[in-house]
Amino acid sequence: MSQSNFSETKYWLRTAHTISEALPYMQRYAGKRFVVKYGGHAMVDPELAKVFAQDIVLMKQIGIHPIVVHGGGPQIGHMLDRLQIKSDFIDGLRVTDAATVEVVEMVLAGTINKQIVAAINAAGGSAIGISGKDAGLMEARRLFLEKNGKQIDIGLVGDPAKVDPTVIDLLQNSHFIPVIAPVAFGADGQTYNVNADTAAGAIAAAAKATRLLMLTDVAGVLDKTGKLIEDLSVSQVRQLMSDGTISGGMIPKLDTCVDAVEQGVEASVILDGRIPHALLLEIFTPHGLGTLVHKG
Ligand SMILES: Nc1ncnc2c1ncn2[C@@H]1O[C@H](COP(=O)(O)OP(=O)(O)O)[C@@H](O)[C@H]1O
Ligand SMILES: CC(=O)N[C@@H](CCC(=O)OP(=O)(O)O)C(=O)O
Repeated sequence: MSQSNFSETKYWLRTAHTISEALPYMQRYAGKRFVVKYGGHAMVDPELAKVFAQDIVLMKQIGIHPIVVHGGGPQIGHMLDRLQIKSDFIDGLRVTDAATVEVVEMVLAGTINKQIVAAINAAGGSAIGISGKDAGLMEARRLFLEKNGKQIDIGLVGDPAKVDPTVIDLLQNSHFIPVIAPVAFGADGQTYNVNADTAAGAIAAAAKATRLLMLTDVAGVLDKTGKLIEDLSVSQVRQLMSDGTISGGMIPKLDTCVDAVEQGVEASVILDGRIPHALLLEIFTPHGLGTLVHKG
């Protein structure tokens, strides 16, 4: 065998070994539902977006049922700027008036949702884009923030009150991949803007998902020295919140992870969406990636 043939064979043997290492995970997760919160870099970088779509199609191909719930905060921000509509955030939530919610729905359920659907379909999958309004998937109630004993009104921001997963069951039984925009309806007839992490958590719980995977722009939850924490129980999350290790945008993210595991999701994972194939590495390799939150 020539030297180049020998190195080529070694390369393919390594690849075969990697594929065979994935077998126990494929067996464990076949038939299970995984909710994937898609956002951050993974969504705005075209190459990462393509790889993400391929990973989703691969999951479906081997028998996992992915349910994609996407964000789009920065894209909403750009459109609001173009339309010269001012936008503020309180505690990570966008203050949403009637004009803003129109733009939120247009960008999330229109542009972004269809881009993701197109990417998954281009990778050989069959994705269907819906929002929380479709088939009564997500009913929201108006969310009021509490600050210093006072209620703060942030407009048409919704908290999921009821999730009816019937449409998810139907799509799954027809081999479609649901791609969900976090816009919901209210019993009062209003359209509500729901934070995408919160929507993903509520959908994961109602759809009895095995995993909630949240793609973000950091390696995972970091300790006070900046080192990645690979594993957290609910009580450890509470401890890190009270000692200030976890702050800012990581608070609602971890609240969502904790709520999901307390409502029956086996584990939630915060994953680095900047890494190509972050989903495959997390699901199918022994070392995993990011921070796994479990009940403890
Ligand atoms: N302990 C921590 N570990 C990692 N990130 C943290 C931590 N505490 C606060 N953060 C902040 O949380 C941010 C992630 O939340 P966010 O920006 O809302 O994510 P996304 O836009 O993906 O929803 C990080 O960029 C970081 O600034
Ligand atoms: C109420 C609220 O803040 N809604 C978010 C919905 C989109 C979102 O959550 O997108 P990311 O995951 O990219 O942040 C917003 O208007 O930006």
